[in-house]
Amino acid sequence: MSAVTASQMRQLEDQAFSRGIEAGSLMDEAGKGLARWLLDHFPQPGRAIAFIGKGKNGGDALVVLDQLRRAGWTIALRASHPTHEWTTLARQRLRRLGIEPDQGLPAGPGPLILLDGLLGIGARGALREPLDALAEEMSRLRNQAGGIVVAIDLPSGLNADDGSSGGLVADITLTLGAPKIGLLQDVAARYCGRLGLIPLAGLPMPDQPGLELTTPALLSHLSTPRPHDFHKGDAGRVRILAGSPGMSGAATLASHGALRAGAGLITLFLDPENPATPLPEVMTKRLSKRIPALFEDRCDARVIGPGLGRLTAPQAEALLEGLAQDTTPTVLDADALNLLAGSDRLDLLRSHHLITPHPGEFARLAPDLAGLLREEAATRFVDRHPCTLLLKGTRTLIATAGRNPRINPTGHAGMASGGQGDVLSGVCGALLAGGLCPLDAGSWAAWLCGRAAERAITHGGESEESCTATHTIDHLGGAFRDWREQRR
Ligand SMILES: NC(=O)C1=CN([C@@H]2O[C@H](COP(=O)(O)OP(=O)(O)OC[C@H]3O[C@@H](n4cnc5c(N)ncnc54)[C@H](O)[C@@H]3O)[C@@H](O)[C@H]2O)[C@@H](O)CC1
Ligand SMILES: [K+]
Repeated sequence: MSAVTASQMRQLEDQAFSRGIEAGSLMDEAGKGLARWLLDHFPQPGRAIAFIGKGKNGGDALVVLDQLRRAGWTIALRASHPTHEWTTLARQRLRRLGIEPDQGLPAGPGPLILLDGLLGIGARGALREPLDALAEEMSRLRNQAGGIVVAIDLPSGLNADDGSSGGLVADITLTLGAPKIGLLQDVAARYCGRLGLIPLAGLPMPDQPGLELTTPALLSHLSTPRPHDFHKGDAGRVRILAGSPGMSGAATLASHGALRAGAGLITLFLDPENPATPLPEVMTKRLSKRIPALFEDRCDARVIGPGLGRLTAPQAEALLEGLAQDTTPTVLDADALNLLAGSDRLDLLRSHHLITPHPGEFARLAPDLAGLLREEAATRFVDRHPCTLLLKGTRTLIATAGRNPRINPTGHAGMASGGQGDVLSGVCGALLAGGLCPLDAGSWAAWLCGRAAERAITHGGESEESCTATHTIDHLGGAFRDWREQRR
């Protein structure tokens, strides 16, 4: 499923209504799905204030409040308009809830959620009175009282089609039925925060070309239970060339990422001077001057590049030669990409390569594309080079020629720290070794690492500031479980 405009969404809703689906039952389905997402995301009950306008977006928020209260949360309500101006559906949900709008701040422990139900796809233009006063209150509580703004469908004031906004900044945006195109635009990232998709069974979406969101509901085929007689050969053998004396941790993090993402056997090739101390489960080989050793034995996937530093000229030549001959699925990261760019050998890129540049490395690979919007840059790159590109950034993009590009919704600003990319490369390697194609391996690895980093905060007591790449590794298990249980 790919993203839709506001008017496409309206058409899909109208089609559902003409099939006999009722708007009220869609609203209840939406509200329950939103609440389930929040209860999964925030394991401890807390406080929730809904800020509602007079449309159906506000009605959704009232259903969420009802569900959260049943789960032990303390709730409160702010409304922009007197109830006689609301839609009938919202008035009915208020009667069910049995509370009145007030000004108080709900007391008690746990997270403070600020539910943005001011405007959804019915928005026209920038936020106007009296809604903008409530948006300001949300921003104040976010900045001064640690409130977490959760936008329903889209952040109020954001244009659903082009992503422009002068409105509210949300920490989480939970979009209903299908992602709205505006939410996926580069310019919208800082207004939307973490994206989540709440599927609506009453509103099935057609497949169409365009940007897709990676979610467990859309890509459930990526994870199937292991057969009981599974053995380590089935799990896949990964060979990693990473790290250097000044960046020994990159080798450790990449190999631990691969290990904790399910690889059966991992061999880490290390520079003899590298003091890295990988886990005992990881086999190590000293590389000496002989890069070809990396390519000698058969394996199911290779990871080349994290923290590799500058190779000697003979080593660089041997590595390029090995890449030219090899057909094993391979993750190329960091200094392996710098080597390709510096030696002008992008012609070596093939369909079994998953390349994982950050924006700086991408600019070295394709200086002429670096200034473009991310989706366009990624799409043009894979049209030129027959590989899969995982372009890191606030919203990691995964693209390969002939397929819809995918955007990753998980993760947070606390992942902007050294080592997270090394872990990602190892996770990609393990998933490639497990038999996934580069597009699926890259999409799932980005989702899992982002989700693990989120769990480090919501389940592990970390903050955006304290979260490290090691925390990401520690929480990979919970991220796999979340995917299998189709949460988020
Ligand atoms: N249509 C459906 O069947 C479903 C709709 N759902 C929800 O309903 C939302 C759409 O509901 P509505 O169509 O009622 O529209 P909204 O709830 O987005 O709001 C429309 C109201 O806001 C006012 N308004 C518009 N632009 C404004 C601005 N810039 N400043 C101040 N006020 C403004 C309008 O006068 C109108 O009264 C979706 O985003 C979604 O949250 C969900 O319940 C799922 C099902
Ligand atoms: K909203």
